[in-house]
Amino acid sequence: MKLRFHKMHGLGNDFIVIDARRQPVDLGGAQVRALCDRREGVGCDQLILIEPGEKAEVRMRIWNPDGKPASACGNAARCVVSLTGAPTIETEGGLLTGVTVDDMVSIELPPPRFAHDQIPIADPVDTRPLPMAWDQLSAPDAVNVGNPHLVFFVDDLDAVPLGDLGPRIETDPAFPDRINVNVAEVNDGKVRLRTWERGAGLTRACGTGACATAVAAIGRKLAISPVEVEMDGGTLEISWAPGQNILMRGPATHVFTGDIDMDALA
Ligand SMILES: N[C@@H](CCC[C@H](N)C(=O)O)C(=O)O
Repeated sequence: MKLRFHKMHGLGNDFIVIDARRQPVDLGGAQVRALCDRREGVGCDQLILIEPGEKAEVRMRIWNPDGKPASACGNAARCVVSLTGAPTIETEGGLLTGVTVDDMVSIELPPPRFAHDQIPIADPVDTRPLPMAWDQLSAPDAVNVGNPHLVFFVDDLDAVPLGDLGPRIETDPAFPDRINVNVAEVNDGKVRLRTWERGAGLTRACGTGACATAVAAIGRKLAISPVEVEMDGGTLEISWAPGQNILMRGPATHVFTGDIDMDALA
């Protein structure tokens, strides 16, 4: 069977996007892993399935390359708005609204949540900051922006071995759903960010990571909204005030459309 897909990315965070609005597509974890494989499949940081929505124009389902579902993806949300023109998107992490102006897409996400059981964290602890440490990384803010994030603020971002610490923190038993790990350096209100994504590893950019980090930086009075968050793949602008929705603005790029022979996948 041939399956049509779009290869898209937001700041180098890349996606296989399958438009299943007209014809249902049923994918299991093994097929997701095979499609996401960069050598034997198409390769991507996340696989996105667009379906007809019940509460919104479209519904977006997200899988990480480990085959497990995720509840939010900021960079992919911009791609879905750009591809479909849909003004509203239903996700497991909440309803999103989107608008495209010139070549930039803005997405409004629901307000962040901070309670330990909303992250979730196994024990009833403070979350801003969370009193935990892993080697040189300590006292992060825990924020749920539709998916769970930790945000560590450090003096020297390049000195952090995120490839080693990321998987340890992601799978710490304190986080029953595992967690995305962000490390940020702030200079003169500008944020530089690297993210270890749950189920995906190091990526060039993470939209929800940028939102969680801007929220944490504004909360700690390290930055003022709108915050520019620079990642290896480029910069997002994030606006937020306490109690309000989060606004993320950035590009979405369509690279090519292809057909994959599902029977040829490992
Ligand atoms: N790349 C994304 C986040 C994707 C999901 C994440 N790995 C999770 O498991 O929550 C983004 O741009 O937000």
